Amino acid sequence: SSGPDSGSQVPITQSSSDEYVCQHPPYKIQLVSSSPLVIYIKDFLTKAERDHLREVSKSTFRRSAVSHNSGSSSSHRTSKSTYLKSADDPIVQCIESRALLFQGHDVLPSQLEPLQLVRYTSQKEYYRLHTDWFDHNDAYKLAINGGNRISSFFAYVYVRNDTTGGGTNFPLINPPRDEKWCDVLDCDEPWEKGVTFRPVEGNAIYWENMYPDGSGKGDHRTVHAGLPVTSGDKIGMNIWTRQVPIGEDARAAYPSRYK
Ligand SMILES: O=C(O)CCC(=O)C(=O)O
Ligand SMILES: [Fe+2]
Repeated sequence: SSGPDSGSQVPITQSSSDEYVCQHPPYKIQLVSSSPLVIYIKDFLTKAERDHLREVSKSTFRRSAVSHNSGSSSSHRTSKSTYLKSADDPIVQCIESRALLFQGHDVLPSQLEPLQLVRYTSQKEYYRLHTDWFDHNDAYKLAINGGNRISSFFAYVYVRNDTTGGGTNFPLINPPRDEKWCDVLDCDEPWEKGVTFRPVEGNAIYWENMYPDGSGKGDHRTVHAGLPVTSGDKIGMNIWTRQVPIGEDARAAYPSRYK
């Protein structure tokens, strides 16, 4: 039997204070559009997580590839990007699990692509109008890679405080009209331009890329652009979920920091 001063018990008060525990912040969600489904998420990434993502990614950014032209850069997307390695990184794993939990019970960890950070530091850096889902002409990507991208999160990881521009524009989504939205939307944009989210650190946009009818067709109304950063520095993060698990070969083909 062991009393209070026996050495055989592990005192619970002695766990080391620098041990990391994954805790999801109490983020808040607001519906932007029900069709297509677009949800705004406030405080999706904590300050500590954002600092960590910047720390592990610095000096790993490379000129971004575009999906329909994989491996090469183009004037369509002039930003720089990098993939995050999750294997030995409990903070990256914590963010991945948050993205999975957000989507309910039917999404497997193997459906997530490695998290991608994208960086814009000058007005020559932008990502023109595109959809995150692949066109069916892009049979190669669909076949090797776990199918299409059913959903997207775009989270703002870092927005230097002198940043102007750099919003995320969805021209085919009707903006909500209540001016309470003006803290996160650019309410100066004309209504015909759709919704422009201002880059606000820690917040995220979530949307579904496919029509919900099970046809597996990409929804064109999800077209969007990363607007030029007219001054400052912006780092965002893409979290993309595929239709089915990504095969090991396809996963191994993700560039740079994933390996
Ligand atoms: O930079 C943005 O605001 C959006 C970026 C984007 O849409 C993407 O990387 O797919
Ligand atoms: Fe995108």
